Amino acid sequence: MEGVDHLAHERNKSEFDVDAMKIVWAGSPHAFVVSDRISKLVASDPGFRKDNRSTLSRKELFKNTLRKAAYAWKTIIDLHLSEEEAAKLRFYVDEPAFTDVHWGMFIPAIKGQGTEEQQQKWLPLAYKMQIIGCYAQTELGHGSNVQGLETTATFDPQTDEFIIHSPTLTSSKWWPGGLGKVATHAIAYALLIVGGREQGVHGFIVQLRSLEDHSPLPGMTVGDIGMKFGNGAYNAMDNGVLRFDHVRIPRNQMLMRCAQYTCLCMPSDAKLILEPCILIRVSQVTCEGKYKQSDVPRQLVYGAMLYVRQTIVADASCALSRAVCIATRYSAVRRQFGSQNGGPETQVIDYKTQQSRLFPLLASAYAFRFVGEWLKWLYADVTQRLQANDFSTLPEAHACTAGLKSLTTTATADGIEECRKLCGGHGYLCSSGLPELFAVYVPACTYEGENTVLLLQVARFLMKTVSQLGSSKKPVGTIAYMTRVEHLMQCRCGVQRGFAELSADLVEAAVAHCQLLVVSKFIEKLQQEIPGKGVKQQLEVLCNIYALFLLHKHQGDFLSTGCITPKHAALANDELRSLYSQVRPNAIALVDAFNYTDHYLGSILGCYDGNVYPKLYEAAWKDPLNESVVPDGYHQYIRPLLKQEIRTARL
Ligand SMILES: CCCCCCCCC/C=C/C(=O)SCCNC(=O)CCNC(=O)[C@H](O)C(C)(C)COP(=O)(O)OP(=O)(O)OC[C@H]1O[C@@H](n2cnc3c(N)ncnc32)[C@H](O)[C@@H]1OP(=O)(O)O
Ligand SMILES: Cc1cc2nc3c(=O)[nH]c(=O)nc-3n(C[C@H](O)[C@H](O)[C@H](O)COP(=O)(O)OP(=O)(O)OC[C@H]3O[C@@H](n4cnc5c(N)ncnc54)[C@H](O)[C@@H]3O)c2cc1C
Repeated sequence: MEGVDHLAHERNKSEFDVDAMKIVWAGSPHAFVVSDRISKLVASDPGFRKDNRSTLSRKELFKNTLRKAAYAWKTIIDLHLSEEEAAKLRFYVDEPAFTDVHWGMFIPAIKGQGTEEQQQKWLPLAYKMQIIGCYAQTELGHGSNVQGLETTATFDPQTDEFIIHSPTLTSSKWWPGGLGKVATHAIAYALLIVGGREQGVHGFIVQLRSLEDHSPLPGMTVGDIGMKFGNGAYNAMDNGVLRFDHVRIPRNQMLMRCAQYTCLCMPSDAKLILEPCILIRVSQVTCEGKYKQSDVPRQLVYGAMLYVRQTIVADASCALSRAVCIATRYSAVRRQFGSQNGGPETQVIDYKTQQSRLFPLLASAYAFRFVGEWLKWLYADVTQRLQANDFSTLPEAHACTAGLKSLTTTATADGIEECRKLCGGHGYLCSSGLPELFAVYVPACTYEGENTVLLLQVARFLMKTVSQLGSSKKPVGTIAYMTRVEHLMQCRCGVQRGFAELSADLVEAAVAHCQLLVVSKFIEKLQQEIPGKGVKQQLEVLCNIYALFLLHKHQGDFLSTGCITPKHAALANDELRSLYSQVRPNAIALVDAFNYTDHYLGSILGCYDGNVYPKLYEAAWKDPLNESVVPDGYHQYIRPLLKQEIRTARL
């Protein structure tokens, strides 16, 4: 019945203060208040409904996304929402759209790569959405290999311009979100050519479409790349294709934070002011087209990817927690087998197999939340150091963002699929919310750095650390533990053999390094003051589940390296079962702590009141296929079949 909480009996079992846990999950009392208010605002506004998405054609889905983006922007303006509130509103609207890339990549790239002048010129336009940006790096022929990008940006000293060109089919920009139909501007990454010499890949601000009538500017061939995986909402995103035909842009539209191109013969206003605080020595291009590499690590050009990767880790905890919330609530509602003397059947959440599949994912959602909080701090710290020309922690920041992005997105994509399976047949219904969540989420394993490619970066960082062990340079920070692998230096066999030959093993070592990071940051979180009755105890249980589940899953490695004995492995397994029993009475409260509205969850199986079956049944009749009792096509195809008239039917 409506209004009845079918999960009340579960909520009454809770042994901790759920409201206090909601604040832990949100990050602070302030963050909780903002999230709670904005999520309810979105949920209560029919303009943000999303339950009809699966019935829309791609063009309807896309146009509806434009409507929602415009409606969200109007809401932000009308309600005078802060930047924090606006970001929360876009999050709870939960619609993959060009705004993700505009706010999530285009603006951060200008903030991270643009000079003071360039920021002053472009950011106000972007913040007011008077321009809409995309991040055009990937090409048809290259995505992972950024240095292999073929788009060219040739400096013309006669006109003080760059000529942006797509010299080959494979140099076509391909995939950038928002590019296909919406973006007016792009940050296009291209191979800089000065005086006939290639100077590496740099970012350039390029206007794509008229701000008057939205038509592509001369020299631009631009469109959408077509339907993507599943019928999911990611098809609302216009990932695009773009070819440049000798497009000219002013020299001051090259993102210059990492380099300065000063034409000594040019008037002083042609001189692009460097971010003075960031430079040791600037790169210069004279009128004769001479370029000198700056002291600033060229990888600062990749800064936007560092930023987005750390946001993707936080996003993984959100996506996984959504799936776990759905699967946990449904596992408490669903009963199957086990009826004693005509009594109720057993809740599937009481089966040890269900617990052993579900509770490690619940623990992972919390683990990723906390490592994401730490990674946000690490990114802010490295950004501050860069301002002071301190590049010392940049390699570690790159390894951590790359590795944790890879680890958490792989675990989350696999976890969402596992949650679908944990819900049995009903998990395969769109109304469960899980198929779409999976379809929208899985590209996270590929975009912003293909996960294996990123793990290879971590492996390279680890091997470089090992190679320095014999030197005076002691490992610090997240690799301090590696002093304990000094023996690798003695045998040297592990270091000398080819990186490529051992890359599959090194990727596993990179995963292990990142898992250690997640566990250690969870433990550090528990060392903080955590208010609320029973809250810290619950988090300790989840931390132990996360760590012991990994030990159990990889016990072969631990046993073969002598890190643990078979007895340790058995004890870990026994302890896991005991920990699952401790979570069981608190499971519903632990997912209630995510504080997701039914609107945001978008799932009948995960609805707060657990009133699943009446809602499933009601939803079925809303499907367009049920608009007529006798389906379209009966008379043309089915009736001839049934009446054995098929030979004469006009098919
Ligand atoms: C939720 C919100 C969603 C927000 C919205 C998100 C929606 C999704 C939008 C998706 C957007 C995209 O996909 S945008 C496109 C994303 N594309 C990518 O991520 C491309 C991935 N590829 C790369 O990053 C690079 O090609 C990489 C694999 C690192 C190789 O680069 P290079 O060849 O230039 O460098 P290498 O030779 O490997 O390494 C040279 C040295 O540079 C260092 N290095 C490499 N990258 C570095 C970096 N980023 N920062 C610092 N240092 C770096 C290495 O550690 C080496 O150090 P030493 O060892 O000391 O020499
Ligand atoms: C939904 C979605 C949105 C996107 N949005 C954007 C965007 O807004 N802007 C943008 O610029 N790009 C975007 N991209 C593109 C994305 O960044 C690239 O697809 C991604 O970086 C992977 O590159 P790739 O496609 O070249 O993969 P590849 O590198 O071709 O990967 C193919 C296989 O090769 C393997 N491989 C590659 N190199 C190595 C190596 N050195 N050693 C071992 N194995 C290797 C990989 O592990 C993988 O298994 C988006 C992609 C998707 C799917």
